[in-house]
Amino acid sequence: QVGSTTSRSYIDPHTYEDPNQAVKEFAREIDASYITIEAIIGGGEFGDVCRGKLKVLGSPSVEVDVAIKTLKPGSTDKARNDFLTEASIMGQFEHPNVIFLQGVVTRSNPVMIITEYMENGSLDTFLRANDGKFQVLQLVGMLRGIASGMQYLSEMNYVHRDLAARNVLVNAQLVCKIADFGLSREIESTTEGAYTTRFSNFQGGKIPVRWTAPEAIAFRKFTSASDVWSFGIVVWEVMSYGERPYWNWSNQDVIKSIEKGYRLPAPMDCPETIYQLMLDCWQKERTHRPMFMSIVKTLDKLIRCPDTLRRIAQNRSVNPLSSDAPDMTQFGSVNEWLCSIKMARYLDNFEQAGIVSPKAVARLT
Ligand SMILES: Cc1ccc(-c2c(C)sc(NC(=O)CCCC(=O)O)c2C(N)=O)cc1C
Repeated sequence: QVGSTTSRSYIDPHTYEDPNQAVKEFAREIDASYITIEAIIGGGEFGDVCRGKLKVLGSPSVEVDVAIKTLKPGSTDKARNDFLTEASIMGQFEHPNVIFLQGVVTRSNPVMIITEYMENGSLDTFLRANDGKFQVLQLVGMLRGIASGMQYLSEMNYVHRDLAARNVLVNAQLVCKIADFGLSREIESTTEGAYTTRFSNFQGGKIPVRWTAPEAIAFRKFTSASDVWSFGIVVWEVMSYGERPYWNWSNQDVIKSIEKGYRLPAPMDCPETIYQLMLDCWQKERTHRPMFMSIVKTLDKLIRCPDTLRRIAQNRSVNPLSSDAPDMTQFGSVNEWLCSIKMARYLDNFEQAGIVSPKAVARLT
C-alpha cells in the first residue's frame, strides 16, 4: 500500500512449538562451503564473532564481507535454540537501520548466523575511540538513523527492551543499525493488557537499569514508550561520546534519583534542542513521551536547518554556592532554598555538615 512502511507484525519465535520451524521460516539456510571465516573479532554469549566472506549466490566468484556468529561446539539444544532465536527475529526485519541477516548454517557444525559486516563495530566503543572528532550534524545523523530503525521496529510491534549504544552497530559509512535481538523473552500477557516479561534470557534476569524506563523497572511494563526512554539515554550517550550514563552511580541511586525527578544533565556542547529531546523521552508518564515517528521528524528538521543546533544547552547544573549566591533572606529554611534550585536531594548533606539555616548557607559563599 502507498505510505505503509510495514505490512505485518513481528512474530515471536517462541510461539512456534518447534523453534527450528521459526528459523526455517525466517532465515535462509546457507551451505557452509559458501562461507570463509577470516578472523575472530570478538566473543559472544554463545561463541565467537568473526569477520569473513560469503560467496554471492548465483555468482560464486563474487564475495561480500560478512560477520559470523558461531555456536560453540557441544552446546545444548536449548543453547542452540536460544542462539538461533536472534536469527529468527532478525530475519523478519528489512530496514536500512536494522542489521541485515544474510542467513544461517544449521545443517553442519559449527552452527552459524551470518549478517552484513559493520566495519566500525558497536557505537559506544566507536564513539569512545573517536572522542570529540565528529561534527554535531554527524552525531545527529547517527541518532536519526537509530530513531528510524526504532520507528520501523515499533511499527512491526517489536519491543527491543535493551536499546543502548552498545547494541547499535556502525558501518564504514557511519550508518547506525539496531542489533542484538538475542535477548529472547517469554512474553505472557497480563490482566492490565500490557506485556510483562520474564527476563529468562537477560543474563540472570538483570535489567539494564540505567537505560530502562521507570515503569519497566517497577513492574516490567515494556512497550515502545519504554524503548523511547532508552533512546533518550542513547542520545545522551552519543552526545557524550560514549560516557557511561549516571557515571559510577549505583543502580539504586539511579532509580531513586529518577524517582525524585532528577535527570541527566546536558552533555558538553550539546545543542539545546537535542537536550530537550532527551528530556521529552524521559517523561515519567509514558504516554507523554514522543513516538519514534515524531522523533525522526524532529531530527530531520534539525538536520535540514542546522542553525537550530547552534544554541548550546547550559551543561552544568548551576553551582548553588557560586559567587553570585542568592539572597538567602527570601528563604525560610535550607530545604526551601534547595527545592528552589531543584537540589532538595542534598538536604541531608547540608544537615550533616551542620548547615541548618539560610544564614549559615549565606556564610558559605
Ligand atoms: C548476528 C550478529 C550480530 C552482531 C554482529 C557483530 C558484532 C557483535 S560486532 C560486529 N562488528 C565489529 O565488531 C566490527 C569491528 C571490526 C574490528 O574491530 O576488527 C558485528 C557485525 N555484524 O559486524 C555479528 C553478527 C553475526
